Amino acid sequence: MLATDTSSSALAIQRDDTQREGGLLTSALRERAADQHYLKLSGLAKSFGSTRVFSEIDADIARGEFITLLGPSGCGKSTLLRAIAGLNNVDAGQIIVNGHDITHLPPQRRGIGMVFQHYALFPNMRVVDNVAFGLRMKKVQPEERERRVNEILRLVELTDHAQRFPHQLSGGQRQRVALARALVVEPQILLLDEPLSALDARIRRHLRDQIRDIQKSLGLTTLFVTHDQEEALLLSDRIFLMHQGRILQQGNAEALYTRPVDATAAGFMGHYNLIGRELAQPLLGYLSDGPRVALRPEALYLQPDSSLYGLQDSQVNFPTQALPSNSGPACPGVIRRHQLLGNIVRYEVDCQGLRLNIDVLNRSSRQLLPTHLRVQVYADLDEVQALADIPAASPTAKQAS
Ligand SMILES: Nc1ncnc2c1ncn2[C@@H]1O[C@H](COP(=O)(O)OP(=O)(O)OP(=O)(O)O)[C@@H](O)[C@H]1O
Repeated sequence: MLATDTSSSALAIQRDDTQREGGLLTSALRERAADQHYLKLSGLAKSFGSTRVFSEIDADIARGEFITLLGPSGCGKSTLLRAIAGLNNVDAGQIIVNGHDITHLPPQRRGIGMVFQHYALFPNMRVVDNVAFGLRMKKVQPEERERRVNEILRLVELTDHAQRFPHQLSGGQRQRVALARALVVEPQILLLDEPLSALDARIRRHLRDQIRDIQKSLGLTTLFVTHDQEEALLLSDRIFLMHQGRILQQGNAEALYTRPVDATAAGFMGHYNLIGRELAQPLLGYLSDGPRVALRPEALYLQPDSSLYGLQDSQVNFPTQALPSNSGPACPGVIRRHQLLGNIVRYEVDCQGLRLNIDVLNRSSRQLLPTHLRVQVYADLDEVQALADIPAASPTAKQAS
């Protein structure tokens, strides 16, 4: 009896433990699932009068994710960001943060920090007071306020400038004050509307890296607006490519760059060569399945046409690229011009009626191929993508895995 009692109580304890573990497990799983849908946008739409700015915006953003809204000027990026912040209302749809519907809350009750393209600092306040402003509004006690302001100024590396006025700061420093001001109130979500566009290239790169480091260290869910592809590719966990008020494609940098969903996405990302089916034949050696094919500039190869100059001018020593193992037939062409893009030289080549962009590593200025040079062009057949001609504004966003 005793033995039975002992074993049954042991069983009871065991079952209790299992239930507790099961409970912990389900709550952990539930938390993880909630983290995956931390910010949920569903069916958002907005018009100004008869101008539709965006519609059918659906997205799930995980806690701590860095999302970039990328797209051409006027596609609705800023208005969407402002709608999430509560600075614009929406005509339809819902904005859910961590399970709470914030669609109709006023901006100050959304727990969202925002940094704009123009710093919007108070000109008559020192840095320290600009940063402390939000905490004052929230009636945070002076000691706590001082501690948090100092901590955040250290994070944006502005401790030494705390007593300066905005006009005594550079553009990059002012933007860091704006960032500190948004961060000090510990927002649930950070929105950045082209915060780097007023800065010169060097400061821009530095602040870009700093923003990403801070965002990662705080695990802060962030939406960043830009129309700069390179910035989007470098910074983001995922990119939402917007076009005419819709999300045309969502995915990570690699997916957006190498697997555009249609000709519009390919035209915006990666400087693709978009070639009609018939015109592609001389380059590929076959007629493609889709009405168009897309080839990235680095998937095309250039070789000077040695039969034309080799024997006549022994001084000429043009470099040749190693061809890919699966290359198409040689297609004769003529170099029209080139652009120097840092490590890359982008040649524009006229190739039997096709205008092609071809990227070649910029090893040395001595290796530049001159304008009017006749060349042979090859395509890496493994990199050819057949594109369906989808209407420019497709009705739903396509997920690229
Ligand atoms: N308050 C407003 N009233 C009327 N139309 C507006 C208003 N705000 C924006 N728009 C229009 O909405 C469209 C989208 O503007 P939005 O600023 O969101 O685009 P964007 O993608 O951020 O562009 P950019 O990169 O140039 O800042 C534009 O056609 C713009 O003219």
